[in-house]
Amino acid sequence: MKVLVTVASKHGSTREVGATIAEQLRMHGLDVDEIEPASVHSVSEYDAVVVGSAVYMTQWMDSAREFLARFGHNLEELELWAFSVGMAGVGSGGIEDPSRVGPALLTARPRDYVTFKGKLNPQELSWRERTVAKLGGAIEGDFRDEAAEREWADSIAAALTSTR
Ligand SMILES: Cc1cc2nc3c(=O)[nH]c(=O)nc-3n(C[C@H](O)[C@H](O)[C@H](O)COP(=O)(O)O)c2cc1C
Repeated sequence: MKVLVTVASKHGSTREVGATIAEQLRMHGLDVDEIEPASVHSVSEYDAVVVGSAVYMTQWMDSAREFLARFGHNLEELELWAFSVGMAGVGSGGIEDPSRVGPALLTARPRDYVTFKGKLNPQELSWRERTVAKLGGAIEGDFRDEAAEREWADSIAAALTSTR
């Protein structure tokens, strides 16, 4: 069974989340391609797609939204899973779903959609990014939860192998 993991990331933390998910899917015997959203030319060879994006200013990154716009129609016929990586709510102990991702995913209707905690390293950011992140209340640090990411990948593998 062939799976595409396609992830939009600006500073790399979401790409690493995607790589963890891809690795975990491979451990279940799935044949996984990792391709950046802008470089995906066709999804017809895949049985399932996992699409993810870092969240910036409450939105998915352009390349992930464009991916959904380009392949939305095909994705209805595919098994689709989606995840966001963000920091909203992390400071108060939780993690919030970004509010405007919903509409982007409405037409594609993923089988499951989750938000994972991300990473904010001010040294990697421009002055403008640091200012915006601070105004948004984002806190510094790496809050990624590899166990949660792997567990989610396990649920995808279980769903795919049970429909095989
Ligand atoms: C300028 C800026 C804006 C951000 N806006 C949001 C936001 O609206 N919601 C959110 O949950 N996280 C937000 N974040 C946190 C990022 O989603 C988080 O740092 C993520 O791990 C970045 O992923 P990347 O390393 O793949 O680019 C923001 C971060 C920056 C630097």
